[in-house]
Amino acid sequence: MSMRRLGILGYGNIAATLLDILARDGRARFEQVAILARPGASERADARLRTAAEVIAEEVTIHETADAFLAARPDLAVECATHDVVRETVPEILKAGCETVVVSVGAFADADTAARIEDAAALGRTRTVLVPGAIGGVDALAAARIAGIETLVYSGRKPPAAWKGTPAEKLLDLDAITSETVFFEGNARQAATDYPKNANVAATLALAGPGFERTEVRLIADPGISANVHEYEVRSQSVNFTIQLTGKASPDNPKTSMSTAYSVAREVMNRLVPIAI
Ligand SMILES: NC(=O)C1=CN([C@@H]2O[C@H](COP(=O)(O)OP(=O)(O)OC[C@H]3O[C@@H](n4cnc5c(N)ncnc54)[C@H](O)[C@@H]3O)[C@@H](O)[C@H]2O)C=CC1
Ligand SMILES: O=C([O-])CC(=O)C(=O)O
Repeated sequence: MSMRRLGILGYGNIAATLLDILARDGRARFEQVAILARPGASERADARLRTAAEVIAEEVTIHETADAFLAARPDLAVECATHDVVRETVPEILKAGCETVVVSVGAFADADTAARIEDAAALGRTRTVLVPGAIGGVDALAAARIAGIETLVYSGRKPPAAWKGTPAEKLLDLDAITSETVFFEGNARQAATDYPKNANVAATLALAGPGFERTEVRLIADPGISANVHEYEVRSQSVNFTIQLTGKASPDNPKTSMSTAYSVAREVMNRLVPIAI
């Protein structure tokens, strides 16, 4: 598949890591990498990403509006930004016919956003691809869904620092806990809505599995770990399985597992190679 122009929405941890991974891998070469920054933040985005992007692209452009970004005619857009960007901007990108990879999957917990994305992709005759991100086993789960899923129970366990700046701060004293503490038990819709930077995985499991209401979620702050541990158990008509992933935290964002950017890189690389896996 020819992919000459790559578009990236966002310029934080995942975007920067993605560019570094693609540069180190060496197989990806683009005519252009177009980056969409928050309005007023193109200088920040430039400083953060240009050097890395220049390694893999002949030209790097930074934009502050979806229209300007689309004028660069990206063959593929990769959202590495926020739930708001999925809600506000991704539909515009899809309507313009540009396939879009989404990492902020928790945005789909809002039914209106999910419907807008679906309509926009249909209008643009394209599709959106939701990456597994920090979780694995999504292939087995999505196949089991076709057979019929009975139960899915997920737990997301992170060090206390990863829960800073979330509603967990009001529920427990993150600096003082000395043992693992479950501070959220509920369904994936509530988890993804309340913890937009920490429960995208819950949304991914819900979408691949039994849906937002039937995906049971536990969120845990654990002072005894330094990694992000994701575990889930599935019972279905075709297969039962349990999976546990211990994701190393990104050096510059403890909320995000490093594996997330690699999952996005896999999705991009699979469009550049003759055998996708
Ligand atoms: N699916 C998964 O497994 C995972 C998903 N995520 C999600 O991925 C997303 C990115 O994560 P990180 O890179 O670690 O976060 P980050 O906070 O380091 O970066 C987010 C970037 O988006 C930018 N941004 C905000 N509004 C924007 C706008 N209107 N237009 C363009 N850019 C905008 C921010 O300024 C920032 O540079 C987050 O939504 C996070 O919740 C994170 C970890 C796992
Ligand atoms: O990166 C992780 O470990 C998972 C994460 O934040 C999320 O599910 O939003």
